[in-house]
Amino acid sequence: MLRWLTAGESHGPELIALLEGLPSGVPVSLSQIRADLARRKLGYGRGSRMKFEEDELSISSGVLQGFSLGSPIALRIGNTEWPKWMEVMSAEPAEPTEKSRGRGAALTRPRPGHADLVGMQKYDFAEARPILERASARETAARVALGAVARAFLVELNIHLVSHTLSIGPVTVPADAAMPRPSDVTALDADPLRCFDPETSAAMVVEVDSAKKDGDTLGGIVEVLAYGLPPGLGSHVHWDRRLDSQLAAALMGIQAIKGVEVGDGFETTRRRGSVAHDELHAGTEGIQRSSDRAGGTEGGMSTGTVLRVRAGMKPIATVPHSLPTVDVATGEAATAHHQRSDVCAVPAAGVVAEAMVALVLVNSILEKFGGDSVGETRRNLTNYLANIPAALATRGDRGDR
Ligand SMILES: Cc1cc2nc3c(=O)[nH]c(=O)nc-3n(C[C@H](O)[C@H](O)[C@H](O)COP(=O)(O)O)c2cc1C
Ligand SMILES: C=C(O[C@@H]1CC(C(=O)O)=C[C@@H](OP(=O)(O)O)[C@H]1O)C(=O)O
Repeated sequence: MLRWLTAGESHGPELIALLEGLPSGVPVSLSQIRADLARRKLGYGRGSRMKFEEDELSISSGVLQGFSLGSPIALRIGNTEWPKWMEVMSAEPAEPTEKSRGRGAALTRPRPGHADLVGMQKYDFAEARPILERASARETAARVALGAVARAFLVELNIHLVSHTLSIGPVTVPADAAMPRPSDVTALDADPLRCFDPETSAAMVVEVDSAKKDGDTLGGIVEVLAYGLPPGLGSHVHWDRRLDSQLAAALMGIQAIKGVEVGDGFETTRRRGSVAHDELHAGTEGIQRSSDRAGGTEGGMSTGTVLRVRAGMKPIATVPHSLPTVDVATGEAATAHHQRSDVCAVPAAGVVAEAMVALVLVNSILEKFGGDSVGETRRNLTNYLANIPAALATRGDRGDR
């Protein structure tokens, strides 16, 4: 079983991420995690903080000479903005200084759509700072760091993930557009919206510019693809063992994600049964599916075809053209607090979604194949595949061209 936890506040000294249960022998490097942290900052429409804040990554435990030990992996991501926040975010009671007084002013005008108001009710705070600090998606940097380690394990098993943007607000990739493959990741990361369709990407840039000009924000949809999965991850036998339910929970657990689809998802509900499923045909290399509408799971188990999951993100709640709210200090009508914000963080959410999918898949693989070293897991996986009777064997898609 793989377990993971993150800690840290948005303007605190650092984020901490812990990963327990990863086998030994997985190549783990600072540069590979840093590369994923940099990908998370990408995306047209991100706010100014992405430009000046650095992710100061270090590995505190669980990795020796570039390989995992099998012991807990502890990662630290320092916030370079910390010196500006030292007094406001001090763990010890600290007197406000002239400099920190403005920055630490009570936030009593909760933002509709953010965690501010209900968090204050629940945790008994008179202002929003103690809530927004942890509700902030700054925390997703820690998840992406963990996801980078999880992905390194998947690569050792020849499993490759790809994430991309399907829509920004109303601008959507056409239904018949090509699906990106692992070799397309570099091109995707170079696109301003991490969109695989150049024409749609250009229209998305226009949409972001328009929202920004109007003092508004945008959401959208991202998709994560996993190539090279074996059939049989997850299980039909109990709701919480289903791979699709675990993926849905992991994606819903990302800040601002409001919907998840597996495969064609809601579109499938509008089809008749005769054209909704993936027919099985006898092929030269085993049973083949005629299509991949299901998105790589049937009965809560991976089918061995490409896994395809989508996550829908609501528009950023900190709307520059501030929304009406109530000042909880006075009870008077007010506009929500706003200093700066992303106009659109959908491309970044795609990278976070990829990390969450990686963590779920590693957990499912370890549940099915076990292994204290990556070599042992690989042997168990190979043995399982070799022992599927020829009459039941299917052909997967490893994403090779
Ligand atoms: C990568 C990423 C960046 C985000 N950036 C912002 C932001 O700049 N401002 C903001 O108000 N919300 C931002 N959010 C969304 C908030 O974190 C989210 O709206 C808040 O937690 C409430 O959403 P919830 O109801 O889904 O929890 C971002 C989310 C993600 C995933
Ligand atoms: C810091 C990150 O995202 C932040 C997520 C976020 C929110 O409310 O979720 C609000 C913004 O922070 P601030 O209010 O300080 O400008 C984003 O910049 C990050 O992704 O690294």
